[in-house]
Amino acid sequence: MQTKTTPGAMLKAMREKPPLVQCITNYVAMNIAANVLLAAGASPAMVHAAEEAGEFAGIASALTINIGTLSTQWIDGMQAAAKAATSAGKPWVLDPVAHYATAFRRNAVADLLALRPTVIRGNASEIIALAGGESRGQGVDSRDPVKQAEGSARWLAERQRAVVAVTGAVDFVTDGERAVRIEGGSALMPQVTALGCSLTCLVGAFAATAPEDIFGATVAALSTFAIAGEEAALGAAGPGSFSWRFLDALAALDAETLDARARISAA
Ligand SMILES: Nc1ncnc2c1ncn2[C@@H]1O[C@H](COP(=O)(O)OP(=O)(O)OP(=O)(O)O)[C@@H](O)[C@H]1O
Ligand SMILES: Cc1ncsc1CCO
Ligand SMILES: [Mg+2]
Repeated sequence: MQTKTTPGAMLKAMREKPPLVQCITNYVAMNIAANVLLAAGASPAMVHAAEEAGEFAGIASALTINIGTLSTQWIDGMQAAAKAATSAGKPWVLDPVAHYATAFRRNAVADLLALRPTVIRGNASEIIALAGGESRGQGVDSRDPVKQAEGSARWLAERQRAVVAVTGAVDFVTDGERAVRIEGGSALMPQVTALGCSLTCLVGAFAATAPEDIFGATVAALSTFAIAGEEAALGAAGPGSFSWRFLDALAALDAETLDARARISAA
């Protein structure tokens, strides 16, 4: 059996057998998230309608749910897909975009958390608020440092029995027992909309490839973004050129480079 113990090995395995990933994401993110998955080597499908989302979760290898542009009909699709994924034992990832902003979002996220996401990925303000803390988030944008969210992430991981990933200048991942920090990326990343949403979909792709190691898969996805982001920033004049350079850097990133450059440390 092939060993998938490093981010590079997981990236290689994903490209050898591209997983079908059902992404329920927002209108802003749909295009870039699908392109990110294709560049990384996965097969994205943006399927959210209540009439088919549950059925589709039966054929996909992983599911991701992002509440960025929420509506009642979308919630029905999210619920159906999450129930189908959980009952089939397939990994699913929750991205609680700006859940602290309105009662509608708060309630939707509470209901989704009850359906036991395998991974929760958010920015620092979102993770702090999920743990009941005072977050300074402004709409979808984080206004808190990741360091401030580390305790919240550990608490949330234990309570939900999920892997929790907090992204920002230095990312943090924990399953409640283990924890790591991942350095890299670029300050241009939060200047391009929906890169975090795209990363959530990529976490789903890695989780589909290595369902036996969800913590490792999450770290691999974040490390992939960190190194592709660093590479893309080298020649970027601003967020516009960064955006297309990022897709090129993702597609060009190979397993050896990823493993040689990833900066992952125990936290
Ligand atoms: N200041 C920074 N320096 C380096 N990398 C960063 C920085 N801020 C964010 N990133 C990286 O950007 C990616 C997206 O994370 P971010 O925290 O911006 O998500 P988000 O707030 O959910 O984004 P969005 O809601 O726009 O999709 C991650 O790979 C993260 O590591
Ligand atoms: C800008 C924006 N608004 C709702 S979702 C989204 C994408 C970044 O989260
Ligand atoms: Mg976000």
